[in-house]
Amino acid sequence: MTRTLITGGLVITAAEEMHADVLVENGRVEAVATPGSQQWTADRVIDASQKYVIPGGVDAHTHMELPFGGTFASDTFETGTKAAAWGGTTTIIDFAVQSKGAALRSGLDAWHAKADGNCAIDYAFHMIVSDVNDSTLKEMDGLVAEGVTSFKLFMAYPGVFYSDDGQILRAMQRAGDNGGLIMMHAENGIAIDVLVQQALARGETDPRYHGEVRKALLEAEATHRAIKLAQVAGAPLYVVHVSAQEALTELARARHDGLPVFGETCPQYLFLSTDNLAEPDFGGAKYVCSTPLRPREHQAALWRGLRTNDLQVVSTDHCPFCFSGQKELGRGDFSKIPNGMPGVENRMDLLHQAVIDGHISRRRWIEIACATPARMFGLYPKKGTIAPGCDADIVIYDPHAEQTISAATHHMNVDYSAYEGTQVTGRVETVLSRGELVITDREFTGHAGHGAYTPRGTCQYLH
Ligand SMILES: NC(=O)NCCC(=O)O
Ligand SMILES: [Zn+2]
Ligand SMILES: [Zn+2]
Repeated sequence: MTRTLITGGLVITAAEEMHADVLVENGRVEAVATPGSQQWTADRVIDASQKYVIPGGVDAHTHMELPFGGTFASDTFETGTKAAAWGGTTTIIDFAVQSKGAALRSGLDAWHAKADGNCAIDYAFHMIVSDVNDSTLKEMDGLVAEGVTSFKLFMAYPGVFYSDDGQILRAMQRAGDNGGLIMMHAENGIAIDVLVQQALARGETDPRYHGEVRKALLEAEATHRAIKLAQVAGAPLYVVHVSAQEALTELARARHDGLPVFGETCPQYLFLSTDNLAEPDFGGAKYVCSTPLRPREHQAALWRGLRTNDLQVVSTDHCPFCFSGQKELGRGDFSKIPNGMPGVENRMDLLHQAVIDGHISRRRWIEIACATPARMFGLYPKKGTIAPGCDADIVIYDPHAEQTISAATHHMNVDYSAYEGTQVTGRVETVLSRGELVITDREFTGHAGHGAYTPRGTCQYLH
């Protein structure tokens, strides 16, 4: 296999920054050394001077081809993983879905079939459990043993993915025993559905009402309840897509009390707000996701949470639906707008912009986008860092390039950008996935099928 030498860049990991040369062989990092200190020969030399050399991003929350609201998320594993690579992400963890009444196994098999042979970068799976019962609880043990070590439960979406408190407690008890990690969509869906019906009855049908009925207090209440249920079960908890300051307060309190509780937020909650949901001519539908966008005041709390480590991970919750024909299903009734937003291509750049804006440090950027998601979901140090022995998933990042985010230039299979017109400094230049060039000087040089399924260990923050 090709031996690659990356010279002269600033290597940034969660732990340190150093000017170094990186030698890649057989898909792995062979060595990292002071520039010019070694007489290495290589088949290929990449000059990274004036550039950053960073670990490929690990996006721990994507939904390629997710069935939702009578349609499917518009990125396939092929289009979505190519777009991820363009944006400097080299591993995704997608959610396999259990259909109600079916076994976890058949959901997982279906997701393997969608992804197998189609991915441009490596991928793994979490499992959405929509039917907690004796047999699915037993199946969870087998999944943990084979590398699907995390399970998403929903306190929202009654009748679809929803689990009641008893089911949640039982799944948490099981995860506490088998080493799995429960990921919680924390919103009080029963109360929200009442508010949805009341809003529609008042004729409040526009997208902005999606944000009004999905109240911050109902995210906080569910977060609090999930924490208490996890505490009773003696299990760790990871709360996904935290958007409300009040929910973050619940997480911070639990962590202060020493509980193994973790939180993720997403770029949309850091950069967008209810102002977007209120865009005219049904434009707000582009920003309908759950948990919903919040008033701008919440952003400062989320940034603070990322700095203080009350939030540990930024994932995208990439779940794109085209405006035309998909988001439009909810014209006249916001509750029929498919929930989800595109973003897998934008995360690394938006978080680099946050470095420039002073919200986070460079190392924290790599920590929340690469190292911690890898550790949280049992992929470290194979993924998430640059060190001898780890997979050579490496991004050469130009921190000075200027770009304007736009649907006209992005690679996600969706007809709008949630960040249309946003100017950011910094851009992915070259991407290696296990030593193979996937993006070369801003040309796609990878192929669908290169990406390998990657079984995971258990959460590395617990032992
Ligand atoms: N987040 C969202 O709106 N759609 C994807 C499903 C989920 O993560 O709840
Ligand atoms: Zn969710
Ligand atoms: Zn999601």
